[in-house]
Amino acid sequence: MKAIVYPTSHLLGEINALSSKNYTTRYLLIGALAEGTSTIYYPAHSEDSDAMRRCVRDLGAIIEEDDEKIVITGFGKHPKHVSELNVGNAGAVLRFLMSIAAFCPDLTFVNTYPESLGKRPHDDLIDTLQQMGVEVEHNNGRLPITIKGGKPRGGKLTVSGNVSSQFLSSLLFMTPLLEEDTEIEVLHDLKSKIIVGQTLEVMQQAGIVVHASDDLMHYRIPGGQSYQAKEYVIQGDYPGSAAILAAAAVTNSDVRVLRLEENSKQGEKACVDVLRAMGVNLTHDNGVVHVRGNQQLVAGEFDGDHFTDAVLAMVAAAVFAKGTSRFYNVENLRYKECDRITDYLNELRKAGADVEERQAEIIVHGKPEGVTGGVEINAHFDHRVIMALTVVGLRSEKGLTIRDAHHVAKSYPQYFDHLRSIGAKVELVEE
Ligand SMILES: O=C(O)C1=C[C@@H](OP(=O)(O)O)[C@@H](O)[C@H](O)C1
Ligand SMILES: C=C(OP(=O)(O)O)C(=O)O
Repeated sequence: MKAIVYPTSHLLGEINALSSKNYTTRYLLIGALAEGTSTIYYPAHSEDSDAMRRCVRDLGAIIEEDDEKIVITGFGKHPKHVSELNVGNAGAVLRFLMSIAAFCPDLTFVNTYPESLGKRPHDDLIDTLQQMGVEVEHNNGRLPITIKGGKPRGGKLTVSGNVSSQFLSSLLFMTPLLEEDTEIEVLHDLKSKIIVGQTLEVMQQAGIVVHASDDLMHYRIPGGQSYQAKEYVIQGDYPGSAAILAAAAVTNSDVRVLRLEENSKQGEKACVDVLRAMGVNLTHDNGVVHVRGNQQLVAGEFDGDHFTDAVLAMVAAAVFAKGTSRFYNVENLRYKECDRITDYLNELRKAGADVEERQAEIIVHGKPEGVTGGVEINAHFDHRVIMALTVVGLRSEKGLTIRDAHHVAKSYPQYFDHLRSIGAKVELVEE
């Protein structure tokens, strides 16, 4: 499917934020790791959350669902011994389940997205699983990956946090189920550190004890624990909503996004502060972000690691800001669905933006007058590239055509419908 985005000067209306992808994958996982029956209200419905649902079902969880909830009966520490799992293009789902696969004798994660997830590295987690006595066959740290587990050992472990926090989260979810205690030391740096807070939050809700150091670099996890079955409610999703808020910020708008909790642990809630720092007229009260955009943005400097999944949307807003913006500490964007620095900036340049890259930085020389557009954009299999380029297209002179825009469904299948409901001119055409 391609999305033809036409210049749109005004946006007006109200959107109910989609449900959080990262909480949905977490609650499905801990529901599966519990022995009783848990209920998850308002789960996300997207390719990634569907991937987690499909995989935990394959591993033996029993799932029933209706329009508002998923009821899941878990398999505890005894997943079914399946030989193959397909996680689609979902990085977090793959990484979280690689540790759970250590309880299975011979499980292969297949490679269905060779151009996207198939290129992403998992060496750091493979290394730790090997420290636990688990045999792992892999393609140079990439898919397909076969895990020959059985009886993984705890004890003293190290994991690198340089590339992704998902490796650490994966080990945190699994190690309480081991017989012995585990100590984890995070080596190097810990990227996307904030999201580890979401991992610890949901584990605590399920009654799991983890002793974490204040800097989140050291952990002691008592063994022999069980996840309790509970009821969970999924909050609105900041990473997806960041693109809607960016669209409102670069147009003349009066847009309200509901269900965005002020006290959320999602790092991407910082997008509200980023837009405010860029001079956008907005308020955030009672879970509602209200943007009154007037196309007057100013540049700023931001540590993008605090809001990793919202960086692309914030860069799209900065394309129209007065002055030069800098998003630093973002090297790990290179290891996501595509290289979100080189690939994304290439597409922005085609659209007419003036951007520069460093190894760990995105620099944007803003163009308050707008960009020319009138070109075709390659989505690079990346939902966040699609969402961000849509924002740029709305403020372009000639619009943009985004090829393979159906990949937006990885996290936000209703994105274009939501944008159109507030007045964005977007046409969807089967390719
Ligand atoms: O733990 C998670 O659910 C996620 C962690 C982040 O990845 P990194 O830790 O690789 O930055 C984020 O980008 C991803 O969308 C989801
Ligand atoms: C990077 C993302 O997801 P994942 O790593 O789970 O594929 C994302 O949602 O932007």
